[in-house]
Amino acid sequence: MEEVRVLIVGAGPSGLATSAYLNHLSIPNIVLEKEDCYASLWKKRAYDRLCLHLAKDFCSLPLMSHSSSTPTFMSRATFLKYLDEYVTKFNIRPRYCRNVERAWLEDEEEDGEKKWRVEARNIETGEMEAYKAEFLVVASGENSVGYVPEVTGLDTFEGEIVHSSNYKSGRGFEGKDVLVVGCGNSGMEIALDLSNYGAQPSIVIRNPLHVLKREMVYVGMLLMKYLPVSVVDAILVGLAKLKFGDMSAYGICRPKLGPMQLKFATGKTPVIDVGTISKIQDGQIKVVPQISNIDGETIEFENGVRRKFDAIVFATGYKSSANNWLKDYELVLNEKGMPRSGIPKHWKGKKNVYCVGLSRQGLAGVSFDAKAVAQDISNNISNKFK
Ligand SMILES: Cc1cc2nc3c(=O)[nH]c(=O)nc-3n(C[C@H](O)[C@H](O)[C@H](O)COP(=O)(O)OP(=O)(O)OC[C@H]3O[C@@H](n4cnc5c(N)ncnc54)[C@H](O)[C@@H]3O)c2cc1C
Ligand SMILES: NC(=O)C1=CN([C@@H]2O[C@H](COP(=O)(O)OP(=O)(O)OC[C@H]3O[C@@H](n4cnc5c(N)ncnc54)[C@H](OP(=O)(O)O)[C@@H]3O)[C@@H](O)[C@H]2O)C=CC1
Ligand SMILES: O=C(O)C(=O)Cc1c[nH]c2ccccc12
Repeated sequence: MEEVRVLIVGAGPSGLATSAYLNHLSIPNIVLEKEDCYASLWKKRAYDRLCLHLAKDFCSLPLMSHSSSTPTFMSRATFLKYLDEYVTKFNIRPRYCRNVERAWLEDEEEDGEKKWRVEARNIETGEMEAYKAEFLVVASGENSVGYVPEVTGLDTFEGEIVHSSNYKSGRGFEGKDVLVVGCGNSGMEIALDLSNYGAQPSIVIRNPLHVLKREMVYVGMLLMKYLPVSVVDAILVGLAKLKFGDMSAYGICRPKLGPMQLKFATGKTPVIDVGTISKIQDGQIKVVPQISNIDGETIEFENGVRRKFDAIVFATGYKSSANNWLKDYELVLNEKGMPRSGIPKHWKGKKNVYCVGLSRQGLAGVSFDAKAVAQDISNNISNKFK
């Protein structure tokens, strides 16, 4: 059994940022990561052509901004280089290949204080390791496991089925009819990538969505410092109408709530167009309604149309998996493994458990949470000695 002040589960940007801030405050902490590297989502589970959609001002972790020579919109490789420098600068040493399988609040200690017990499987040795901590930080990610919806007849589908987290590029899909299910940022960019590689993609769009350009979002983020969000949204929708026009003929309608208000209220990110819309408008990418059922290689849609496909890419989003290992999850999370409390106090649970990076606000949200959590832990420790 190893004792530590703070135990952090996950070495993605959230775990790294929390550890960095705790190190800065000289608070001992251990980071446990199930993969053999940090930022595994960015290194192993993202498609090749991924670039950050937000400007660098909104993509830094606490205590270290991007250098002035970094371009406004970074590639994944540049972001990973930043993380390399971050880990070195703050001397963060995650323990890799440690899959946290169980964490719970231990019964009363002799001094009357409960502590967190954490059990992690060392994937290399197969042994279970035990830890005891005063504070527990959930940093296992809101994009932890790929979500695939239930579809009637999916088990009969004869072609390839892949979730967006396992999609790298359109190589191998040349000349194929591919159905992309889901029109978030992953689905829209994967449809474009497939088309660029010579596949014939179709994309399922079942609900209204906002489409913006990354420059519009950048301007919107800056304007939000000075203007109410409803005004910023009106400007963004105006710009989007100028740029893309009315897209209802292609099955794309705008939601009633503006893009920024929707993001804050529900976490639903506007689609940041990287070239998909013009391919939809010129027919290289087809929009289709929701699937009603699958029978062998034939997929039937809710408008009654039936078509054959060679492959399906599910870009249907992700789920948090924290509830699988965090037994006392209700102290901080709901049944879906997401924060119980709304923004801005979502990061603080009861009994010294916290969460970082589960507010669906991207890297800016990660940074906010990590700082808040580390400072709260620091206050908690110093109050004890008052
Ligand atoms: C394709 C894609 C692109 C994105 N692009 C952007 C972007 O450009 N800008 C932006 O702001 N946001 C983006 N996001 C959102 C992204 O989730 C966050 O930016 C960021 O990665 C969140 O960091 P995190 O540390 O909270 O989660 P993650 O990066 O998911 O890291 C969590 C870590 O915890 C580990 N872990 C999970 N369970 C356990 C366990 N039981 N035991 C031990 N370790 C565990 C995982 O292996 C993982 O390494 C993107 C998301 C996706 C899916
Ligand atoms: N470069 C970047 O910065 C990128 C950032 N990201 C971010 O990563 C996060 C995850 O994105 P993403 O992977 O796109 O996931 P999202 O959760 O954002 O999108 C999931 C999509 O799947 C659709 N969907 C879900 N269930 C079904 C179903 N049963 N049938 C049909 N459609 C369905 C949703 O539609 P509906 O709205 O109708 O539910 C939605 O369009 C987001 O925050 C995103 O912005 C992702 C890629 C690139
Ligand atoms: O890329 C994402 O999914 C993000 O969550 C980043 C993000 C945070 N706030 C936003 C507002 C508009 C567009 C993207 C984001």
